[in-house]
Amino acid sequence: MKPTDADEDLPRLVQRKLHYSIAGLRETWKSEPSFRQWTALVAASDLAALALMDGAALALVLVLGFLLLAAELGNTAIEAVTDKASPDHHPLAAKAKDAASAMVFVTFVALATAWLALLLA
Ligand SMILES: Nc1ncnc2c1ncn2[C@@H]1O[C@H](COP(=O)(O)OP(=O)(O)OP(=O)(O)O)[C@@H](O)[C@H]1O
Repeated sequence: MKPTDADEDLPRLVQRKLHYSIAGLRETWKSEPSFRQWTALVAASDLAALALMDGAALALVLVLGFLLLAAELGNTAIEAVTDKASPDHHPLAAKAKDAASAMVFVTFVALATAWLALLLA
């Protein structure tokens, strides 16, 4: 029988969850060009922020970069489930995928807004 979270001690539970998360990162990196592109953009943003900023401004840019990548991972998950549930064209599938795409866009706008505000300040 598959162990439940409650059956496991904390270090083992963390290790198992970490294993799934790393598998998700590796698979998304391999299969999704857009994840690789966003990662390159976030890496450039992080390097520029490390060179130009410190303190709260630096933290804001780094955190928004992580959020952008998290949104792209969520977008990938929603696309995969949608393709499995609705291989044929359907308005609800379009709604799910368009909203997931908008989630990534909104986090990108947040990062761009932070950069703009910090550069103009
Ligand atoms: N099964 C479907 N039913 C209806 N519309 C769909 C369906 N699959 C995709 N679409 C439409 O096509 C758009 C692009 O979907 P697709 O799965 O090609 O994403 P993508 O362009 O590969 O995204 P990403 O670059 O983030 O991986 C969706 O946002 C949606 O509007």
